[in-house]
Amino acid sequence: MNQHPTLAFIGAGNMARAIIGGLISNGFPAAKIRASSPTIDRLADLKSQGLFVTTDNAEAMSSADIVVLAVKPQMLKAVLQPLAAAAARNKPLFISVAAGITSQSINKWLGGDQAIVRCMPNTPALVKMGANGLFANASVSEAQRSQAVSVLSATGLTLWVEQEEQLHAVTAVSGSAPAYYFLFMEAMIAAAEKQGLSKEVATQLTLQTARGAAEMALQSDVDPAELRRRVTSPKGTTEQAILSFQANHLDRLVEEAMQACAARSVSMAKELGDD
Ligand SMILES: NC(=O)C1=CN([C@@H]2O[C@H](COP(=O)(O)OP(=O)(O)OC[C@H]3O[C@@H](n4cnc5c(N)ncnc54)[C@H](OP(=O)(O)O)[C@@H]3O)[C@@H](O)[C@H]2O)C=CC1
Ligand SMILES: O=C(O)[C@@H]1CCC=N1
Repeated sequence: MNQHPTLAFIGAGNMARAIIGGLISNGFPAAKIRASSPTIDRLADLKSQGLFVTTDNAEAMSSADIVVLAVKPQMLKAVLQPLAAAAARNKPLFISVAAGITSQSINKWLGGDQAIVRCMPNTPALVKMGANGLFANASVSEAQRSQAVSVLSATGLTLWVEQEEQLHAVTAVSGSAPAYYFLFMEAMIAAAEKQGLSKEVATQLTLQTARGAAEMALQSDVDPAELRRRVTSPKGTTEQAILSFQANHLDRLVEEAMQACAARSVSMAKELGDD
């Protein structure tokens, strides 16, 4: 990025902080980032990193090039409606990371005719290992699409989807998915402790193995199934673990979990949206 746009984060919680952290560690100037949320004390650490912070959402977004909407989906309508006049004046690019809520609802709450990119990010953005799925509404220009990619790719992989509905699946496979891996790590650490390892050794080996498997799969020219077969010696140890997972229908468990996740994204859009 040669010329950095001015970014305003409306909402400065877990997801906003992960994106902000990724951007700053990638060289994005803190002075070009603003953040707003209702409690000034909770913004002190961002201020000490050089961000402009405020409790006034309209002040945060005034003359910003990009406004990142990072409040809970339940809050979005109440947060956006008072910003409609400023949106009509400034015409920034809005990037919403809110799960479920459609660009149509967001556009309506902002008074209409707004350029909106919906992004489903995930918290590994903090360590520049995020995975972002993006969808742009019809008002987003080519230059704004490039601007969105340029900002978000500083936090990790950034891919467009053709249809907005596909963001439900993106939420299931990447937005929510760090939690699945953390849950799996928790279970592995607990099981290794039961087998006699200390918590520290169990944790270090679990995390390094997760990192190694992901890095190897990323660098490999064969798919994860083949990499699994290469670990699994006939009549060896791995085979017993894999047979146990299969007997307990791991694939069905994963499919059901991801369906439940995507279904919640659909139902949140209906409950909280204005389509
Ligand atoms: N967490 C994740 O892994 C992911 C989250 N998302 C999406 O990101 C969004 C934020 O989630 P997350 O960061 O987890 O939630 P958090 O609760 O951590 O953050 C929400 C932020 O919004 C602030 N806020 C509350 N009310 C207002 C208001 N009226 N005006 C401005 N800011 C306000 C909160 O301030 P305060 O704390 O002071 O109340 C807080 O800083 C959600 O829409 C979620 O769907 C998307 C992908 C992944
Ligand atoms: O759990 C949630 O609703 C948010 C959206 C994706 C990840 N966290």
